[in-house]
Formats: sequence, C-alpha cells, structure tokens
Amino acid sequence: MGIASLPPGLEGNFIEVSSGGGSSWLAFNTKRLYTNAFIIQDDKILLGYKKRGFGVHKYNGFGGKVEQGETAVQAAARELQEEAGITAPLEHYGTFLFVTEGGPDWAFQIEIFRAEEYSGTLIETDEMRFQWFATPNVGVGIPETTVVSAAAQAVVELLPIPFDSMWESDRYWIPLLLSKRHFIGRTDFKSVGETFTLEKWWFGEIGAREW
Ligand SMILES: Nc1[nH]c(=O)nc2c1ncn2[C@H]1C[C@H](O)[C@@H](COP(=O)(O)OP(=O)(O)OP(=O)(O)O)O1
Repeated sequence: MGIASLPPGLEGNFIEVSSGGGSSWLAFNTKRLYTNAFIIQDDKILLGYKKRGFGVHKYNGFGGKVEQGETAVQAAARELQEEAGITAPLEHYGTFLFVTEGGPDWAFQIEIFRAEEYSGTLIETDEMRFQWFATPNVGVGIPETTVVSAAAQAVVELLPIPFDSMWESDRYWIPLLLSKRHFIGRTDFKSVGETFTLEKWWFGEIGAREW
C-alpha cells in the first residue's frame, strides 16, 4: 500500500486500494477519452444493459466517446441523454485506463461521473436497457416492525449490483464511487474474440492532502 509504483500512464498522489494480476503492464501509444455516468440515489444505482457493440450483454453506466470539441462532462451529459433519455448534474469522481491485448494499441481513458438527481423520463434505447439495482447497504438496519414506505419497499426488492455481468474490474472501483471517494486506476484485459479476461489491475484513491 502507498503512493509508490503507480501503473504507467497514471500520475498523482494516490493511495492504493486494490491491485492484482500478472507482473507486467501492456504497452500503449496514446489515450482516447471516454465517459461513463451513474445515477446513485436512495440506496440504488442506475445501470444499463448494453444491447449492442463493444461490451454487449454487460451492465454498465451510460457513456461513450468524447467527440472533438467536447469536454468530458459535456460528452457524459450527451451520452446520458442519448442512451437513457435523462439529464443530470454530473460530478467527476474517477479516471481509469482500460488497455487490451489483442485490441487497439491505444488506451481508453474513461472519465467516471455520478449524480444523485436526474430530470426527465428514463427511456430504453437501441443501445441500452436501463435498470435500477440495490446498492450494498440496502435493507440493512430496517427492523422488521418498521413500516416501510412504498418507495423504500420497492428499493428493498431490487436485485444487487450484477458484478458478474459487468466488466470484471468494476467490482474494485464501484464501491469507491458509491462512497464518493475520488479514484484513479488502470485495468489491462486480454481479448480473445468477444471474450475479455482481466489480466492486471490497480485502483487507488486520492491522497487526503490533495483535498
Ligand atoms: N465500466 C467499465 N469498466 C471497464 O473496465 N471498462 C469499460 C467500462 N466502460 C467502458 N469500458 C471500456 C470498454 C469499452 O468497450 C470501452 C468503450 O466504452 P463504451 O462501450 O461505453 O463506448 P462505446 O463504444 O459505446 O462508445 P460510443 O459508441 O461513443 O457510445 O471502454
């Protein structure tokens, strides 16, 4: 643990939270910016089931490529509108690099945003089918005799976050996002056809002195 030996491509004063996998990082040439946005509300998180494209059949936040002339937060807002039909006051909480062996020779740099509120009506799109999931503390501490409101009852009945149907390394950083900890990281995957296997990862949170 500590701030030493950040993976190549990352810099700053970060404290390791989780790491693992093989001994060497993959090489990459440049980085391309992507976004991923999550609505986290009342002990539940909004995910989308990806119906087509890269990452098909996985649950994820809403996001995609940052287009020329856009900032990351503008791109995140546009993707949230396009893929889920809503707008939200997005706040930046993390950045990680996604590198693949057998994929492009550049790294995806994914900027992670979250919001607690949103406006508009959620819609299913050609690309994503939205679904709420319970965050880990749901239901904890509700005594059996307590009268649970209809809204809380609906939350209690949500399924837990489906980490087994998400990108394999999301289980290491989603908890940081849920607890509002700013983080960076890197994940290296091996791809064989449509199957991606996590080879190496590192996630850290920002050192207290930077805040
Ligand atoms: N939650 C996540 N965890 C992860 O480890 N890698 C992710 C990730 N979300 C995205 N990635 C990586 C893999 C993914 O194929 C790549 C591009 O992200 P997306 O699939 O969101 O972008 P798209 O290819 O849909 O872009 P657009 O066509 O602009 O929507 O970034």
